Amino acid sequence: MGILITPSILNSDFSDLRGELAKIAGADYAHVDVMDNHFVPNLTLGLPVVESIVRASPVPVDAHLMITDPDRWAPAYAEAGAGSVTFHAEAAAAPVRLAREIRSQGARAGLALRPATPIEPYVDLLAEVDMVLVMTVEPGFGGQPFLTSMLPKIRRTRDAVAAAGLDVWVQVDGGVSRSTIEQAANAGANVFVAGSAVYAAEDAAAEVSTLRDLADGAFHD
Ligand SMILES: O=C(CO)[C@@H](O)[C@H](O)COP(=O)(O)O
Repeated sequence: MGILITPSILNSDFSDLRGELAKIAGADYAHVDVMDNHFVPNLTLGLPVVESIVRASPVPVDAHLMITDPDRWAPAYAEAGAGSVTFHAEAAAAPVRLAREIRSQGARAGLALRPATPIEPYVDLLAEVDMVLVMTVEPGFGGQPFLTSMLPKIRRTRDAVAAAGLDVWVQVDGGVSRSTIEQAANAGANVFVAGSAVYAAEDAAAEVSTLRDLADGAFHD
């Protein structure tokens, strides 16, 4: 299973997105947090800005939609050219139909779980998605501490994917840094969102590479 590093631009300088994206040219995806101030208590950016980010980014865009109506909006992010579009299980009315629509636009489909949402009710959906995002903070803000209480859920998700014989990525998001990434990789995550760890580093490119090496050495399927 490949290790992927997907830095979140949430805590980057939004007045210079092209420059901030250039810093992560060595990453696998640029993780873009779309927040609507309803599903989460924060407001970031929407479709027109993501369209511009897709054009400016040196790597594919991984759009994480923290919005109340993904059934209405998620396919448009795939159509806009995002390489991966993740919607929340708690918000989607028809997750299977939505995942199929995203995939039919040529993007990978991701299913995100808030910390309180278990994976078990969604095991039958695994064949319909390309990635499960296990949130390791309450979604809404960067810079929060990694919830180690999510480690068993990461492991259960990885085991469910393996038991189903699927090639579904397991992503973690929130508080991922040099001091937490190995625990997450050891629990079975292979895709890592890191926001402040990358953008607060003196050398963002070097931090991406350090995180990749740490995860690579600790990954356990
Ligand atoms: O989705 C979110 C927050 O809701 C994340 O993508 C954060 O942007 C990650 O930031 P750090 O915890 O790595 O600082």
